[in-house]
Amino acid sequence: MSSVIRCIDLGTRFGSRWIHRHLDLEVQAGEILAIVGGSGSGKTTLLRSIIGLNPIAEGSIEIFGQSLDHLNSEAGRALRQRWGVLFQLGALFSALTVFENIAFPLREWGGFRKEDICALVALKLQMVGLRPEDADKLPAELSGGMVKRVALARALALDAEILFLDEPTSGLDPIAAADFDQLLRQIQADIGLTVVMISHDLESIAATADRVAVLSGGKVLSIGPLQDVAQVDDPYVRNFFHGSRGELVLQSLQNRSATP
Ligand SMILES: Nc1ncnc2c1ncn2[C@@H]1O[C@H](COP(=O)(O)OP(=O)(O)OP(=O)(O)O)[C@@H](O)[C@H]1O
Repeated sequence: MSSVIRCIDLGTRFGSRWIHRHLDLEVQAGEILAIVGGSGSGKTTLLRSIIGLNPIAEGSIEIFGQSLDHLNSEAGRALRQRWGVLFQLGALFSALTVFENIAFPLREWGGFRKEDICALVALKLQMVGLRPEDADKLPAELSGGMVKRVALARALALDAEILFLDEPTSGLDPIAAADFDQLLRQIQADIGLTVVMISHDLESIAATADRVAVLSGGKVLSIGPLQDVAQVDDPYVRNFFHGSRGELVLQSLQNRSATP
């Protein structure tokens, strides 16, 4: 497998306070990587740095072998078009319909004919499991799960190859969260998407992630399959993976892998 994202000896800071130092991370093509870590461990800052929203102080970040820092604005725009982002509070534009929300990046990017935009929006709606008649609804008329689906369709509107998600299941009830996990896994398998997802939801991570990276002390403390990472001797890991809910999730994972 080839890596699509590489953070090499990365350092980030706000003023004199370092958030990451000597951080190395590789994301493989076509995997779903979950990033976990305690509150304030720098998960969102790492994601924002990868997509160029946060300046880096040391080291480098390459996406598809290219560094945003070394690209002119046109090449940077072309590279940015290859990923989509769904932020935790990435609310939809409340005054715009579902159709207009999904069409937004297509219009912003430019060059699409009106009929192409209609066809692409219809395709993305179908991809995220929404009905054609949902296109005319306003965000206020949607359930929480539907809002996430529209946001996902918008993030994938330009045929993103990488999807960045910040706590995608937060605010969803367990059934809507499980539906979203299943949808994510299905889309990832259908189009070979690479997904980098920040999550505090262990059930969601167990249902979707191929690998888990634990951030601690400004670095990647451990990275690998969930069962391996859960064995690391670290206070955050013990608390996150081995609380009563964590043990249940690990147990059901074990049962799943033991079933022929
Ligand atoms: N724009 C900013 N200016 C100054 N400090 C910031 C800024 N953004 C984040 N920080 C600080 O950087 C640290 C890491 O924040 P970050 O949001 O990346 O953590 P996180 O792991 O995503 O946390 P959480 O799980 O609580 O969302 C925190 O101490 C935060 O207060």
